[in-house]
Amino acid sequence: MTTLFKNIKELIQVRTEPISYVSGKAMSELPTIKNAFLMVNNGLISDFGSMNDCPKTGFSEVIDATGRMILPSWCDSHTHIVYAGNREGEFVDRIKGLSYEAIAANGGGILNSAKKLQETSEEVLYQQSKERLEDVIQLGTGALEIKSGYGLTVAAELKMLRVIKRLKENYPIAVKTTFLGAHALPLEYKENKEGYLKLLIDEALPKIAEENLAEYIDIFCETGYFSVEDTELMLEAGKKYGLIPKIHVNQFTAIGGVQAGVKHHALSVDHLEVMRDEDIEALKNTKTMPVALPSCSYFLSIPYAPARKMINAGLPLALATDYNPGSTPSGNMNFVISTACIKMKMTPEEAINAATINGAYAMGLDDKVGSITKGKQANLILTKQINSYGFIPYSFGTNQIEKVYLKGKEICI
Ligand SMILES: N=CN[C@@H](CCC(=O)O)C(=O)O
Ligand SMILES: [Zn+2]
Repeated sequence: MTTLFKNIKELIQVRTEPISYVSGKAMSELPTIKNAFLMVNNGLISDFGSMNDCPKTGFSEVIDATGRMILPSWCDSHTHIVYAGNREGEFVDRIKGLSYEAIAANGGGILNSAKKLQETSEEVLYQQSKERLEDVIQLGTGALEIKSGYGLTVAAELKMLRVIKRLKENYPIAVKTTFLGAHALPLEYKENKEGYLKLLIDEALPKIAEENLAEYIDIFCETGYFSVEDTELMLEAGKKYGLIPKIHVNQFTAIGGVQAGVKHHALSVDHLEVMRDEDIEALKNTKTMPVALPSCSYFLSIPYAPARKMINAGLPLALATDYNPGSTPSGNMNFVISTACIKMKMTPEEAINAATINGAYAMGLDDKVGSITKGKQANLILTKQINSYGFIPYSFGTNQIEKVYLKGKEICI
């Protein structure tokens, strides 16, 4: 099956030569072709160019995109979309003045979600999670990473990971899986952190490897959660089973997590709301992608990651949602790029690069998605009639997507 998209007002994020990611000044370059065609063969991008060179034959279906733009689907490299129930009660508590930290210290927060998840069957968890996945696909996400970390027992962590595996098998979207057993300390281990980490290392990791349930390992490296030492221990343990680090660091405090990530060749370090100069320095000339999560800053009213400082220092930056029940109950990448422009002073070009090719790199999918490149999956956003791509972040809160395609097929859920 070969599909020709013709008369595309502007084809965005065109990379004739494959690239892994863009950094620094290059983030402000977003290559496009105006009045373009795009050919998709068996789910993969097979050709593209100016309408002047548009093939006249060799396709079985034609889609006329007059007045509309096409860009690669969003690549959301940091989500927790598998969770049970919600934390609307805590949302209201925060409106009334309690802090996110105080709620967590009183047994709410991650522990609240873990209790709910432990009491929820695998089937119900799957049904709740699949609705969220379908929602984000309609919002233009074409690849995403999903973490465990709301189980906090071996059985419940495995339940989460099996749900992720089922989502991966049942939907045409690219999914990468991360084991985040060290997300918070369960109550039973309140005085025995070593015991909990030992449980994760000796019991959870071997089972995860046996069932091939994860590609990445994560830990919440933060004051009051897990230390740099704990982080190094978990990353070393994960490495023995072939799990690559992608870690939560510098959300509330900077304690050296970025350096630990770099030392252990983390694919990404995520959050980064609090960045010291030495943390920015540590990321220079490494293969570790910094990932900012602006919707989390928005929802919790905490600082935004200093995007300008990082990009001006020559670093790359990816943007992701952090979709989770506590700090970011939204998986809308369109809102993420708007917020990155409005609050973090990223230009539309930088934000689109951060949400496509750099996001793809941050989950090890840069050879498959994230740009209009021959051989990549045809995961595409067809916009409504808009005058420029900058209109997408500008018109925040308004859906500018007309259709989404995964592996070349229109997705109607
Ligand atoms: N910060 C750690 N973990 C999640 C939120 C956890 C929660 O509140 O449920 C995050 O990335 O923001
Ligand atoms: Zn997170």
